Parts: sequence; C-alpha cells; structure tokens
Amino acid sequence: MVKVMRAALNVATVASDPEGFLRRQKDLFGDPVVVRVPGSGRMVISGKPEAARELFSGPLELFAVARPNMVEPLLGPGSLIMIDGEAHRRERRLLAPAFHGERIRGYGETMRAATVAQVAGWQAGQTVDLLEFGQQVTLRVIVRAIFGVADETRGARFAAATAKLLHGYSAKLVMPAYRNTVGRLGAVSRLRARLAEFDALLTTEIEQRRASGVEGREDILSLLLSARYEDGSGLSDGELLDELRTMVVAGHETTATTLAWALYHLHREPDLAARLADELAPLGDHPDPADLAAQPYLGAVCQEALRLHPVVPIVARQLVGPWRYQGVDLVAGDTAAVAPSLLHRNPEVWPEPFVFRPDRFVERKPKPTEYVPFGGGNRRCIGATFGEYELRVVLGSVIAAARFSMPADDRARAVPRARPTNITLGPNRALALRFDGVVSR
Ligand code: HEM
Repeated sequence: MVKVMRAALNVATVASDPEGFLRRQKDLFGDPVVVRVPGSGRMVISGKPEAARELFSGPLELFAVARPNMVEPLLGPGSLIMIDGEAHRRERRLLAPAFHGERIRGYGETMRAATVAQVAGWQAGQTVDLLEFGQQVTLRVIVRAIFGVADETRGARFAAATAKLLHGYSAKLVMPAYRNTVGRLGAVSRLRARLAEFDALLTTEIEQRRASGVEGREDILSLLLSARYEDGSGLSDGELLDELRTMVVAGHETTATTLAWALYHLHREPDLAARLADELAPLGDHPDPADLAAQPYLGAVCQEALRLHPVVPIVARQLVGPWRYQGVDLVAGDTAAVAPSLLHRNPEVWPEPFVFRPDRFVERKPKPTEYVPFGGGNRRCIGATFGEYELRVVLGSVIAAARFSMPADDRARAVPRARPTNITLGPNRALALRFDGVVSR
C-alpha cells in the first residue's frame, strides 16, 4: 500500500514539478537517480558530464526510442523523433540539407519581420504575454520556412490550425490506460479531429506543390518532395505528413518558450536588458539578422536561457540489450537518460547555478558534455542551428525595437517553476512584461 501511494505521489510530483522531483531524488539518493516507469522498465537518469559522454557516445545498436513516448500520439510513427536504427539514419541524411547554416541564414529576414510586426501591434503601457509573443513569432517563421507560404491568409490558417492542435494536447494520451478509459474518449476524439484538420491543410499544400513543381523553391516542403534515399525512392505520403507535423510542432514551441524565459530574466535584472540594448545600439533601428547573430552578449543571453530552463526534461535512450550505464547494470527495456536540468545546474560545472548570468558564456565555452540543451550524439536536435539563429535574431530584433519593464511586485516573486506544457517544459505561470514603447533614436 505504501509503495502504491509513493508511486502515485511520484507521478503527481513529476507532472507538476519534474525538475524539482529529480533534484530532490538526487539530493536524497545521489546521482544517478533510478525510477520505475509505469508500463516500462527502470530509468537511470544522471546530471553528470561523464553520463552525457557515456550516453552520447554509447553503442547505437543497443539504443532505441524511449517508449511510451509523450509525442507519439501527436507526431505519428513516421516522425524522425519516433524512428530507430537504419531507418533513422537514412531519414536524417535525407532531412539534413534543409537545416544547413546557409539555408537557415536565408530565413533571417522572415524572423526579423515577424518580430517587428508583433511590436507594431502593441500600445505603450499594455501588458505583453511573453509566451504568446514567442509563439506568434515562431509559428509565423516555421510556417514560412517549411511551406514558403508568403500569402498571409494561408500562413495565418496554418498558424491557427497548429495552435489548435497543440492547445489542450495532453501527453497523458500516451498511456494506454488513459486512452482506453471511456471517460477520456473525448480527449482522444478531439485529438483525432484536430489531427485530421491539420493534415488536410498539409495535404492541400503538398498537392499544390506537386502540381506547381519544386523547381527553384527553397522551402523545406519542396526539399522533402524532391529528396531521394540512396535507392532513388522518396518519402511516402504518410512519412511526409508525419515529418511536416514534426517540424511544425518541434520547430516552434521550443524556441518560443526559450525566448519568453530570456525576456523574463533580462527584465527581472534590468541591468542585463540595458547591457544588451547597449550592445545592439550601434546596429541601428533595423539591425541586419546576420549582424545580430554575431553579437557576443546576445548569444550569451540565449545560451544562458537554454542552460537555466532547458525545454526538454529528459534526453533518453531505451535499451534493446544489456548495458552498464553510470555503474548500473541495465537490461533490455530499461532506459538510460541525461536530465539537462540536473546537468545545467550541477554546481561542480556551473558556479551559482540558479543565477541567470549570461557572462558565464562570455568567460568560458562549455564542453559539449557540460551543456546539452539540444541533446547529443546521433539524435542531437536536427533544428539546433535553426533554433539558435532564430533565438538571436528575434531576441535581438525585439530588444533593438522595444522597451519593457517588469512591475516591482513581479520582480519580488520567485522565478516560476517549469511544468509540462504541450510537448515541452514551460513556466507554471504567465511570464509578462509592461511594454513601455518603441525605441526612439
Ligand atoms: C530552442 C530550440 C530547440 C530546442 C531547445 C530543441 C531541443 C531538442 C532536444 C533536446 C532534442 C532531443 C535530442 C536527443 O535525443 O539527443 C531535439 C530533437 C529534435 N528536434 Fe529540436 N529543439 C529546438 C528546436 C528545433 C527546431 C527549430 C526544429 C525543426 C525545425 C527541431 C526539430 C527536432 C527534431 C526533428 C528532433 C528529433 C531528432 C532525432 O531524433 O534525430 N528542434 N530537440
């Protein structure tokens, strides 16, 4: 009975405060933390650089996607996130050209324009919800990058369907017990209806692109339509839908949440916002995206936001055979994982780990095993360069254009905790700032 109650309490704590849960387990029992996953084996989770080295250079033939997986009902079995082994290697090779630096820099002006359009809609004195701001901008950007949709109405239709698809998505849908409960059928059928609506939009776009041809087009959809595996075949329609859905979903919420955290911390300690504004001032009213991306303090602010608030709680590999990880003998079905929140707040690596201090990245470049906001090894985030560039361009453009302040009573409150939102971790209360007006030079 005590065991059952403890398990129920653990599940509830993980759902409301996953980072706090891991930290307390580590403080009580040491690193690695070992937990039992309902319906699966043991999960061994570490926050040590040696663990990141072990996991990201581990034996690929023993690693599979961790299941049950919270994103599967939304993204589908053909998503890059959900496939393993040779199929995963082939698919990554096919998708990689869409994420090369040169291509991503081509989206810079879209990123800047989407930010400036948001600022233009604000009135001095109003409250700006930072998550909403981040999501509006990143959705516009990802829709434009994937579909090349310059037409605002079609772009807006996509953005609305994506927001609807994600709104109210419950990661609990991954648990068969939850799915099979009659009382929950509403949630399942709601997700199905939203997926059908979203996929209908994707299908129209695919058909139109096939009809008009992909010649001379730079967007990700055109690239995927013309991409060929080594044997000359292309993606099936089902794979194409799952991959497009994956890019839209994985490609905006992550960046939007990080942007919101960065703006929040910059104004919680207003000296930081002022220092960033000083760095950007010489670039003028409409800074060039490539110039923004090269600013050292702006880059450090983005890196620090990703350190203190990693949006993916666990980077995990499920085992298909025995493997020793962090001194624990694991068997097939068990999972080896690194928790970015533990690693990024490990005091042996990061002095004063709970303080938001961008300068730590100016003073020292962390080793790849000390800093893993994008995971690592053969599954490292395929959109990392895209995400990092977008963070710099959007944050730089908004700081160059607008002035904000945080009301004193908000500044006096503790930093919000992270809790699961849609498919990532986000703040457990709204992050908001007062918009004081546009910058006049
Ligand atoms: C700040 C922004 C982002 C963060 C923090 C982030 C974080 C992550 C993390 C931690 C993983 C798991 C890596 C692993 O298992 O080792 C991942 C995977 C992935 N991300 Fe991102 N991501 C971001 C932006 C993006 C963008 C912009 C896209 C696409 C446009 C994207 C697409 C993906 C995909 C497809 C995977 C699966 C890769 C695979 O399994 O091979 N992400 N991301």
